[in-house]
Formats: sequence, C-alpha cells, structure tokens
Amino acid sequence: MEIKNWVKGSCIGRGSFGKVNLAFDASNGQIFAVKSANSIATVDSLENEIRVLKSLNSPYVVTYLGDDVRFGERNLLMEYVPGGTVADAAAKSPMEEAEVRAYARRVALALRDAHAAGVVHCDVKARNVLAGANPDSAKLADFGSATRVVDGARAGGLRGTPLWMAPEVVRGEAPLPASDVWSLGCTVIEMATGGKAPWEVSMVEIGYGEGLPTVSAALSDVGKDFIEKCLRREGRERWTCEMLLEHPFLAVDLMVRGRWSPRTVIEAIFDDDDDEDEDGTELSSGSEWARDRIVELVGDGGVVWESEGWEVVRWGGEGDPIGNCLSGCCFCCGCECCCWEEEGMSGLEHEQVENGMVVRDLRVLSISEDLFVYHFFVLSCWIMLLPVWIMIWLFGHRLGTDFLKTVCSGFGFF
Ligand SMILES: Nc1ncnc2c1ncn2[C@@H]1O[C@H](COP(=O)(O)OP(=O)(O)OP(=O)(O)O)[C@@H](O)[C@H]1O
Repeated sequence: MEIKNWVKGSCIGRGSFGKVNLAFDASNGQIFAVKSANSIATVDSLENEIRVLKSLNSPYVVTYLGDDVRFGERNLLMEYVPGGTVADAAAKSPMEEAEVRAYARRVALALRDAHAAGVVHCDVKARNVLAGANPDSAKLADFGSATRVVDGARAGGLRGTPLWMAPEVVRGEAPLPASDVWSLGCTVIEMATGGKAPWEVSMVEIGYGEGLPTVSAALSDVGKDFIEKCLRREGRERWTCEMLLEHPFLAVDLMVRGRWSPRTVIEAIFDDDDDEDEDGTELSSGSEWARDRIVELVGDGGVVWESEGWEVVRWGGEGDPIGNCLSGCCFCCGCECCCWEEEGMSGLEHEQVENGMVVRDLRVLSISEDLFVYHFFVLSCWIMLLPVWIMIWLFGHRLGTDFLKTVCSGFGFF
C-alpha cells in the first residue's frame, strides 16, 4: 500500500549518496527507513536505486516501499532492517566462520535473485549488507551503483568501491554478474578479518597485473576454496551465484532455527526470518503475531479469560485472600489490596505464557464504585442528623434545661 502521510525520525546512517532516517507511517504506525538526497550529484544515484529496488522482488534484498519528493528532497522509502551493517558487526567482535558463511549465503541468495532479474549490484561489501536480527535475516542494500546487464547506456565506468572491484571493473569494462561474485569473495575475507579489507595489492595490480586479495589464514580450507572460486581473474571462469550456493561453504544450512538470539526486543519484533522460507512459502512472522495478538487483546470479546489458558494472578474481588477489602476503605486496614488501589492499580490481572512471552492484562474492577457508595452513605447520614442537632440546641436554650445545656456544651456548641 502506498505510504502518503509519513513522519521522519532520527538519522540512522549516512553514506556518500545521502542520509538515511527512521520514519513512520502516520496512518498505521508502520516503521520504515527513508533515504533522502537533495543535490544533483546524489539524486542521480538515488533515482537509480529507486528504479532498481522497484523492479526487484527478493526476500534477501531490502524491500522498496515507495518514493516521493518532499521539502525539496527526493526520498526512497524502504523496509527498516535493524542491527546495523555486517561491517559494523564484524568490527565489533570477531565473527565465527559459521556466521561468515550464514551472511555470505544471504548475499549469494540476494545476488542470485538480482542477477536473474538482470541487475548487477556493483557495490557488494559488508557495509552494504544490513545485519538484521541475526544472520539468516540479513538483507542486501544500497543499489545506488547498480546497473542492468542489458543497459548499454549505463554500462562501463568505475562503479563501486575500489578495494572490492573486480579486475574488469578496475579496467573500466562493463560490470557483469561475475563482477559481483568477485566482490562477494572480497566480502567474505572482509567479514573473516574484522570488517577490514586487509589486502595491500594495488588497484593497478588487480586490474592489469596478477594481484589478488590476500585470503585470511583464519579461514578453513572450504572457505579458502570458496574464495578461490570467486576471485578468478577471468570473469567467465568464476562460479555463478547458483553454483556457489551449492558449494560446501554455503550449501550446508547452518542456520538452525533458534540458533541466533535477537540482540534486542525490537530486533525480535522486526526479525522477519519467518516471513518466507527459501522456497517462498509464507510463514507467520514474529511481528505479525505480536500485532495480531495486540489487536485481539484490545478488541471487544476477543479473549475468554476463563479459558484459553489464562490464569488469574491478582484478583481484588470477593473471595480474594489478599486483595478482598469489603469496605473498600483504603485507610482502615492498610491491606495490600488498598495500597494496590491507591496506586490506581486495583483490578484483575491475568497472565498467560504464550510463545515464550508472558502476556498480562489488567482490568479495573468495580471497587471504586463500591467506595463511592460507601462515602456517599456516610455523608448522607451526617446531613440527615444536622436538623436534629439544631433542634436540640434551640430546645436547650429555650427551656434552659441544664441537662441539655450540658449535653450540647459537651458537643462544643457553646
Ligand atoms: N533499510 C535500512 N535499514 C536500516 N538502516 C539502513 C537502511 N538503509 C541504509 N541504512 C543505514 O544507512 C547507512 C547508509 O546507507 P547506504 O549505504 O544505502 O547509503 P549510501 O549513501 O549509498 O552509502 P555508500 O557511501 O556506501 O554508497 C547504511 O550503512 C546503514 O547503516
């Protein structure tokens, strides 16, 4: 659905081609990311990215949500992928090879889909892979340099980031799907060496000599073999993404469900690794479950508290051993119920463990109504007795009865 009314939030990233902010759709609260550009130099790249993302439909690529022009800025609205970039993750703590393989697999899947659609990414590197809640929800982003295989006008010219460029791209030839495969090999080395491109080979050696990026010694033999398949000097000799997905480095699905823990609650909510499996089968996502559940809980008659596995954990009504306070008077007995009531928390609390989450509901009881009736009754009694006291006072004066005078003075009327 088209997003028309949205609000820009804080800045979550900056690149050479624009600024990325968090944003939300004012009509339904959906959170997304917006990349904005406002100069001629940057708008061109953003226009290209908009065109390419619009045409791609892959669960491994950041999803296009819309585009517009507002306040003199060209905007690309896209799915928000929490967790920062894979380069940041690799720089933070050394990555185990299993994690490197999981991210490499996601990038290979994204490239397979892009290449099938005739798109060459042209800037594959760990900084352009958004980590997601865990490696099996990472997404390939930043298609600003992307080109089409058939797009003669856009082909050629230096595109991408120098250290990750394939020899043919360094030489200024048209980038091919195989050029992305070279960059994927560089990205694997980068992830295995803490988010750095550690090779010191010059671009001239890569483009025109025999130079090759240095393979990290920490990688297993399978890893080194995978890189060798990517870093072949001749593009036509490199493996395609389809072939690489069959390579033992990527073929073994290490991403056992539940293996990766979300780093924050928001990551768990946004974690869309359940959205679709690799065969394209739709599965229910964590965020969908949470949304549906909230709608169900706040809806009328959506939940039957007496059944559906709910348990009463607090009950301020009759028969409650802790909270039952018949008078509803908070000042007399000081029971837990009263303190509870004073804090505005009186009521019926339900708790249910569902999908590993504790769900709570607090319902306000009619105790406050009872309290009102009680105070109203006491006040009425005092008002009804007032004429009686006045009559006694007058009567006492007129007759001069010492007894009544004594009684009245006892009550402080004189
Ligand atoms: N969809 C997104 N969800 C979350 N964060 C994002 C998203 N898109 C971009 N970012 C953040 O914004 C940063 C810059 O985005 P991006 O790389 O697309 O911009 P760029 O100007 O094209 O960068 P570059 O200089 O690498 O070409 C990213 O590194 C990332 O931290």
